[in-house]
Amino acid sequence: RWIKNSNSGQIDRLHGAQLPKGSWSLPWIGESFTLYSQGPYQFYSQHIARYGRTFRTHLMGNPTIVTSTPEAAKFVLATRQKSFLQFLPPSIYRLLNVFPSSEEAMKEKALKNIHDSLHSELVRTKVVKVDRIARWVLSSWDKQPCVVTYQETKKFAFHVALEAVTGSGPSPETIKMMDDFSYINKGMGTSMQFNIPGTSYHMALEKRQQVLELYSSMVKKRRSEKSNEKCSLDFLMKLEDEKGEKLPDDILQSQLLGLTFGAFDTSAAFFMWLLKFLGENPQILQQVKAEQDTIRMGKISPEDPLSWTDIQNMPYSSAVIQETLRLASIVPFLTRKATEDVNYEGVLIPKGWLVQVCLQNFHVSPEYHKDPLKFDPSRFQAPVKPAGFMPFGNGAKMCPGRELVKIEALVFLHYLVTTYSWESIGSENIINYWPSPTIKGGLPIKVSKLRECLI
Ligand code: HEM
Repeated sequence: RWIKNSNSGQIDRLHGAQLPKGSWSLPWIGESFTLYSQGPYQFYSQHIARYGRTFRTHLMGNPTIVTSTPEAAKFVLATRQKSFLQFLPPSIYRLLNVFPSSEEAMKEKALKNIHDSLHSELVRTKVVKVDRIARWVLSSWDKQPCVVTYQETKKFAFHVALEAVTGSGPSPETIKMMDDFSYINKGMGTSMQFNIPGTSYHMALEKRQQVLELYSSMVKKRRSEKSNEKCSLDFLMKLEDEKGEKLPDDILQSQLLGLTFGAFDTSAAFFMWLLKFLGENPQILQQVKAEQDTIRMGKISPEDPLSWTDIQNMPYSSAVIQETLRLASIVPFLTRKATEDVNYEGVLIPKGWLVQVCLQNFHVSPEYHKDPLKFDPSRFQAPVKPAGFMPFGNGAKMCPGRELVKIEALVFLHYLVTTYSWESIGSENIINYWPSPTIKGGLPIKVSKLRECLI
């Protein structure tokens, strides 16, 4: 196949690059439904076994190259990131409505401000707030005959996200907002994304409107108050275009929605897996508890909150968190669209095609991790960090919330293991993959209280 080499401007065979092996399946639909119904791990593993680590298929109405090595991931997400644009299916784009396509320059600026607002220096100042939210959520657990873990981790993740994004603390309105958000997540996770009354997708679009109204009142409130603590909204409100115009309110609100969405379901799923893996590995749980008990016993008063210094003194718990991120692979794959023909080590990625980078498949591959399905935090204690570990992506779009989410996980873990012991009740082994991988039934547990003092 002769194609134009966009770099040299000459006609050549893009250095002999060729399309990889693969299958197209049905026209237009391609293999989207198979991916959806099987879940990414099974779908990609089967294809990799058949065609190798790079193959072609047809997903979301687009011809697609799928690749699943850390080297290819770095190439697509970082080294050649300018040749690949982030891709969201139109139905998801409509729900998040991240930015009108006419406002490309403003979009870049807004994204930069969002990254700045979650910078590690700033995020470290939020430990006390995260601490308060963790205690608030966990304090009701012993009063519940059955704690549905995923429901509770959603409450925690949502309220930390909202605090970081808008500076708003928990209230009856934020609980309602969280419920509305759950419908948006559900609409995002359905395979039938058509705006037909009665469908989850239609409901999600309706709830989106209600959520935007709540953001509108949060924006008004934030404008009227003078706070020394900075949240993402403050950074977005500062933004001006070249004519000195501020971001219009409707765009501002949808930015807040997109940001909260990115933070909410991913983190809630992650904390649920943390509990699952610890529950299944009592010896590892004991080591975490010993580390966290030492920190609690070092406090002058048993009610004292955690500090940034405490967070830095949790090396074993941090390794547990890394291992959870590896094994759970909360974001199993990332999708991009090629803006030009690209040759990646002899594989042709034609302009306009999608590229899907499967992070999960190298996270759990024996080629990159010894005994990959074993939950073993010690691999993150070794001086040489494991290769093939990118839970937050790579390159310029690497998750800006990664520092915050690690702090959240450590604070949550601290109060969990120092306050309760727990046993799983009737946990299922079926995984719901969309929008984030979680256990069907939400991992119900029964807790026993070890000590007072959550609030
Ligand atoms: C366990 C929890 C989380 C995981 C696994 C996760 C994972 C990711 C990944 C893989 C990306 C890269 C997307 C891409 O390259 O296309 C990303 C982007 C992003 N994440 Fe997270 N994330 C988590 C939590 C959070 C939190 C707590 C926040 C905010 C408070 C956040 C905000 C964002 C934003 C704004 C982006 C887009 C960055 C950009 O486009 O430049 N995430 N996340």
